[in-house]
Amino acid sequence: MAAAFIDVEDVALRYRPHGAVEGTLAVEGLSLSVAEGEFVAVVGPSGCGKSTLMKLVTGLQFPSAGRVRVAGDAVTGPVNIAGMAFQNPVMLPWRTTAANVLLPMEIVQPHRSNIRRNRASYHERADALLASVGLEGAGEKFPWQLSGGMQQRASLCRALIHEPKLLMLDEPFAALDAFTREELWCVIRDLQAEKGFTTVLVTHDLREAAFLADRVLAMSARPGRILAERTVDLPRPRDLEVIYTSEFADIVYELRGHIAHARS
Ligand SMILES: Nc1ncnc2c1ncn2[C@@H]1O[C@H](COP(=O)(O)OP(=O)(O)OP(=O)(O)O)[C@@H](O)[C@H]1O
Repeated sequence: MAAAFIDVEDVALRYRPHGAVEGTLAVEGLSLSVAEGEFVAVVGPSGCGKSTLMKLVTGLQFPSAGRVRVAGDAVTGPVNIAGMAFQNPVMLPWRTTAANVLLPMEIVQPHRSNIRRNRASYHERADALLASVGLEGAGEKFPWQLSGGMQQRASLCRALIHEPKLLMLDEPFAALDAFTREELWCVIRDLQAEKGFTTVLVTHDLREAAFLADRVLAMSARPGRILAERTVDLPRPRDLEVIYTSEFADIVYELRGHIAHARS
């Protein structure tokens, strides 16, 4: 069998703020693997360690026990083959949208060395990506001139501009209204189908998980570990109509049961 693209093996992480003796055991006995190109959603009760899992996989936190490997390598620092988007798009207000999208290029090599010389071609690249998510012509606007949904589209572009092999999404649609959220589901669905990156999505929305993912992992209450997993075998490409089928409702109902069990 091919090696997993993400391999988390028996991981524990205890946060110890300065001076704290005990600290908070966020995850323990956490194991999971994700195949290359797979779309995995992670659901679980509030505070169970979902964001901690994201930080462990992207190298923003390191385990107190166990090991984390991404693309075959032990994670020892920030993983630059990953792109990330969060609930709050956090755009720099003094930069245009295109300049915000290009931020990772100013950090990740070889772009960091090239961007000064080829700024025009990098801007073209940002504009093309923005257009592909329905933001044609928005590159020169400032983030505060965009709606919340448009900012979140731009934030996805920023996560993808360096063509990461891995996209990590931490509740990116949670603050949006229901219609905008569904539009964004379709944006992610299409981007992933086109580019084939491996995706991990943390969400509280079980419909979102079932619509987008190949597999949904349900975490236990803190300290988080994987309690159950559900393969979503609905055929692709998935249309929003699928949400109203009984097959879909059954999957969501089963996931809801796992969360209720984890909370009890
Ligand atoms: N930097 C930190 N220092 C101390 N404790 C932390 C830190 N980050 C998270 N925690 C604690 O670790 C636990 C897990 O947090 P985490 O943010 O991973 O959970 P979550 O499942 O993403 O939560 P939510 O669903 O509410 O977003 C929580 O009890 C949280 O308070």
